[in-house]
Amino acid sequence: MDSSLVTGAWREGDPLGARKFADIGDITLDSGATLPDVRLAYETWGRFDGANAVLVLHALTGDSHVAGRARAGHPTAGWWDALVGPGKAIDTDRLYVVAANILGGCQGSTGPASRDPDGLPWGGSFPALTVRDQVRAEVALADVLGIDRWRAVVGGSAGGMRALEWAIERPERVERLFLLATSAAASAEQVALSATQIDAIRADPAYFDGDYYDGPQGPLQGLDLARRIAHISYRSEYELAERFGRTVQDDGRFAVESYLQHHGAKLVRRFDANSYVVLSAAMNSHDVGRDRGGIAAALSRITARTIVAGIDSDRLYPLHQQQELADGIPGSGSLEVVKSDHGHDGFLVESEQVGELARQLLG
Ligand SMILES: CC(=O)SCCNC(=O)CCNC(=O)[C@H](O)C(C)(C)COP(=O)(O)OP(=O)(O)OC[C@H]1O[C@@H](n2cnc3c(N)ncnc32)[C@H](O)[C@@H]1OP(=O)(O)O
Ligand SMILES: N[C@@H](CCO)C(=O)O
Repeated sequence: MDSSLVTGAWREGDPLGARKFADIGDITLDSGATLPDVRLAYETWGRFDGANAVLVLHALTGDSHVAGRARAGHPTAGWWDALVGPGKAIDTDRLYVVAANILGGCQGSTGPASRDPDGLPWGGSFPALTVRDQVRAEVALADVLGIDRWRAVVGGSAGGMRALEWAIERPERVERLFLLATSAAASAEQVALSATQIDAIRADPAYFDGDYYDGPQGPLQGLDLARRIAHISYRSEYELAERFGRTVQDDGRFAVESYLQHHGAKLVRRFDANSYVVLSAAMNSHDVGRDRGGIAAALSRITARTIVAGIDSDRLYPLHQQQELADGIPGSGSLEVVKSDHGHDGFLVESEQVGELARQLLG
């Protein structure tokens, strides 16, 4: 790796939106295990003035490329391009935006495909992670970057889980909080869906208990299937009916079937199945109330000015979950409802409504 990419704090002349890496040392996990020599990949936009840093936390299969063009090694534009950039709702002319690839991920941060202390890929022996472990790594990154306090921490879905953990565990470091389409604890249905997706990967004969990196291919069919199951839950019943109905394509597939296959195939090209397993299991561990006297006690620790938003057609993270957050967080206003036909993915698609809420929080 180009050592100039291994950085600490932002420096004059840093390329904007270029991926950098921070070596944050060992992380002690909730399980008691130690994950050695952890590295997080991250990107930044804007200039740090000591008090203008905003942490944007991606969801399950996102990464640090929140904003910016497609580039070598990253075939898509930023996943929140509509919201993050000069003059946009999260205005990089004013704010210093930081986004890291999640611990356990596969876009540059330490994860199952990284080398273990013996120099071999971790594979199936990569330790189980919790959302709190992932935030512990992000706290270490903030320390490396010299960011004592975030102007705001922002996250949707699994990103919202980490944003919550930040605000509960480090309230003094989070001035404002934006929670989107997330929950205080993974519900039975969320656990059920993720557990089934994990099993789809494990059932693939090419999985080899996670030790597939030296084989011809990994559990691509399992990952594809997992993504298709997930994607159904990311969109609304109404949308699928309106867009696809019972239409059958010329190739004999239902249009909706073809659509899901398209999304499955796309993920397989950019994501590692072991990371999918580790990150899905981490989401299933999510419960802000664990060892804190329950959800209400945990939420009462948050001091940040908070906006909680949900999507009216989200069947995966239904509105009552965000209502619980808005009711329980002392500095939250009433629940904001984003109107969308797109279900859970509304937090990625409805940039105008989500952007307006971000402006309210950051303005
Ligand atoms: C914070 C984070 O989580 S970052 C991760 C975000 N990215 C992802 O999750 C990647 C998966 N993608 C998605 O979830 C969604 O595409 C979003 C949220 C990014 C965008 O949603 P939308 O703009 O509504 O896209 P939509 O769901 O309509 O999908 C469009 C794709 O389906 C394809 N498609 C539509 N109908 C069909 C069909 N019948 N057969 C095959 N493909 C189809 C389109 O060609 C298009 O392909 P492309 O994305 O390769 O250009
Ligand atoms: N499309 C999002 C949904 C999960 O919240 C992702 O893949 O991360």
